[in-house]
Amino acid sequence: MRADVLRRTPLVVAVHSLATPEECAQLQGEAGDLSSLGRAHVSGGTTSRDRRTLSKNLYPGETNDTLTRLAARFFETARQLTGYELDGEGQEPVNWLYYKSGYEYRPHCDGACGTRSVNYGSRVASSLLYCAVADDGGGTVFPPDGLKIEPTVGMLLLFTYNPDPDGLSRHAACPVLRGEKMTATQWYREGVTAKHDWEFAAKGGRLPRRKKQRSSPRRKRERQEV
Ligand SMILES: O=C(O)CCC(=O)C(=O)O
Ligand SMILES: [Fe+2]
Repeated sequence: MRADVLRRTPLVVAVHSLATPEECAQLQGEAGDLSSLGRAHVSGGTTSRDRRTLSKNLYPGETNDTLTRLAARFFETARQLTGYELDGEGQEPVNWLYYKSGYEYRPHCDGACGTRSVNYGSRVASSLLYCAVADDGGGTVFPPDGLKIEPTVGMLLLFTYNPDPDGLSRHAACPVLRGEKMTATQWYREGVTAKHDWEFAAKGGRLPRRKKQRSSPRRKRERQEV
């Protein structure tokens, strides 16, 4: 697997071929009929004015389906590249996004932008797996510094925002001009577990601190490299 660091702080990294085209097709099949998709909603239940996409939550489970296998891969990759304490349990579902021609996702922040430190249990990073890419348009951009990503099928774009004092993690999906685009978004929260899950954290519940794992030299080195 090849990864390109596109920005060091806050981190933006493109992991090439995280999923195969076959896995992407299977995931699309598991996401179901496009008619089952609704107007995009944000976690509070209100329709986001920032989005013009269709979306659906997908819930990784115990079974060995593609969604569950890919979600485990998202977390393994995110742990290695960020050094955050990320437990795969108790996290938000995967958000499947479908963009037709003309659809876009205007500039927004997934969690906090412009802060030095977020509360334990809040979102600290996001990743997008591109499963279908537009023939024209549909790139992901970070307007504050003009970073632009041209997606390819199976690429995972991972970015962090704890800390992000200058708000550089603000991002947008450019309008799809031709063709269609499909992505699977995963948001990552530090400190959530099966017992104290993301909904508990989102309601302002206090999460118990986990014992700090002692960093092995290898983990330290990985953190410095990205
Ligand atoms: O589809 C994209 O390029 C961006 C999606 C996004 O920003 C999100 O799901 O939060
Ligand atoms: Fe986003």
